[in-house]
Amino acid sequence: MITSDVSFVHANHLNGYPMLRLLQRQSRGCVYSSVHSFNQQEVREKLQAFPGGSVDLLKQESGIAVLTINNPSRMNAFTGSMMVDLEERVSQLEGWADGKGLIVQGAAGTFCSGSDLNAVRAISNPQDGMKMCIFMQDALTRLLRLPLISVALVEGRALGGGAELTTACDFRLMASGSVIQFVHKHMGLVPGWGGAARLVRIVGSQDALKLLGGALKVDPEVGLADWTGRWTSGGPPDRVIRAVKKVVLSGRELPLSEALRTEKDVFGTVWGAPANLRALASKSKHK
Ligand SMILES: CCC(=O)SCCNC(=O)CCNC(=O)[C@H](O)C(C)(C)COP(=O)(O)OP(=O)(O)OC[C@H]1O[C@@H](n2cnc3c(N)ncnc32)[C@H](O)[C@@H]1OP(=O)(O)O
Repeated sequence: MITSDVSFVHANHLNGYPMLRLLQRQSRGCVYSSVHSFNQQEVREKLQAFPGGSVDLLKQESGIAVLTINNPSRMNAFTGSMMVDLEERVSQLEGWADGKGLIVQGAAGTFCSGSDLNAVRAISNPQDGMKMCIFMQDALTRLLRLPLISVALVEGRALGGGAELTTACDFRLMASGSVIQFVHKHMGLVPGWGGAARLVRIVGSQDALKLLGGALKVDPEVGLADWTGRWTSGGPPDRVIRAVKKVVLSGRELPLSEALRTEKDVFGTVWGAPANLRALASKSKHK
């Protein structure tokens, strides 16, 4: 049995609107580029000192890409080089004009057991920890802002940073027997990859407090994981899918007045466009 939740948009022809330009600026490039003393290239080099595993990207002709966290001998824990891989794969997806969906999964039947504890031990000083944290926040924020509907396909365990990774997707689909657990408390930590901020937005502050404060296993029946919609069925045009993501993103991240303007601008790009005209001509019923 699989339970889940999901959401998505974008279009090249959306350029020219101030709010859209803001969202586009937000969705590309380093989120923390203006933070004093954060040098992404320097952090990348430091992270590469902890090699092993990979993050693999398969872009399919269907417009659905599959991102695989691949380090089975450590339950798909994130080594330093995998963090760098992740950021590079996100960059590739940002530049993928034909995409509409993304599946994030782990290799070999489990999702991800968080940071590689060997690397964590080696960089346990606050300065390096902070740099790693900023690097991963940036990569995961950009993952969430991709103009694609993304789904974390959770089999096995999603622990610590692995649980945080699931919150950087629009939906979480949990296979029977799978576990999402923010085990940070047990490690004397709080989430640092943006997982707490995203969790609050997904399940609300009370449930987020329960999940983080109690390191509870996520109940697939409650909030974080819910049933996937029919977003892949019916072959919606890429442009429409990407437009849906755009209005959801602006609704979530912009003040209401700006979100309303963005919604109007995006609406203007799909109204009377080929998919809209085809639908009008087909006289379809929405039963
Ligand atoms: C951002 C903050 C964070 O993410 S902090 C990290 C949070 N994650 C953890 O603490 C996970 C720690 N690992 C575990 O609890 C267990 O290994 C889990 C994942 C439950 C699997 O248990 P079990 O099925 O018994 O397998 P096992 O323990 O023998 O593990 C297999 C091999 O994988 C390794 N492994 C697992 N997780 C990590 C990790 N996060 N970092 C580095 N290595 C990890 C284990 O050490 C084990 O390796 P080995 O076979 O002993 O060489």
